[in-house]
Amino acid sequence: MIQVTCAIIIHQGKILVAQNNESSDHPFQWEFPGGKVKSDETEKECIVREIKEELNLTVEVQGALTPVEHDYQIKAIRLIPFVCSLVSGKIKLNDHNAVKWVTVGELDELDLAEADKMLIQTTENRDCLKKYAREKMH
Ligand SMILES: Nc1nc2c([nH]c(=O)n2[C@H]2C[C@H](O)[C@@H](COP(=O)(O)OP(=O)(O)OP(=O)(O)O)O2)c(=O)[nH]1
Repeated sequence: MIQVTCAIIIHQGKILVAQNNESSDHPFQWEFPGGKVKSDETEKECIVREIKEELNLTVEVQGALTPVEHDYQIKAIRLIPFVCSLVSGKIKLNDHNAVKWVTVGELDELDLAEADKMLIQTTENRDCLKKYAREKMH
């Protein structure tokens, strides 16, 4: 099972989603940016590193949601989500086609990668996300 972290970056009540490029595992689908955990780092170190590498943003971890496991047949992943706030940086697309800021409700209309869909569909994660977007990071 591949351990993959992802960042749910919330800023002014909206969430950043990123569109995969054509040569990725899930071309043109949307995802929460992140990547595979290396053996010499913690999950939190991983997500901060990945967001810097992929988007040139410095983020701070505010909390964690409940991970999901998904078997894509060619690989199985455990997707480990962290809720993050923005610290600094101007977005540079080093890996993705595009990014956009959406509300929690708008996530349902996106063509998200399967694991990400599962992630936002559990009541627990959804309620937690809404709370962050509304109260803590507006
Ligand atoms: N980053 C990320 N990957 C996801 C998400 N959902 C999902 O199914 N995945 C899958 C896509 C990839 O198969 C895998 C993550 O690999 P990756 O290619 O993003 O990781 P990485 O940057 O560390 O990869 P690498 O090129 O260094 O090998 O997990 C998601 O929300 N974020």
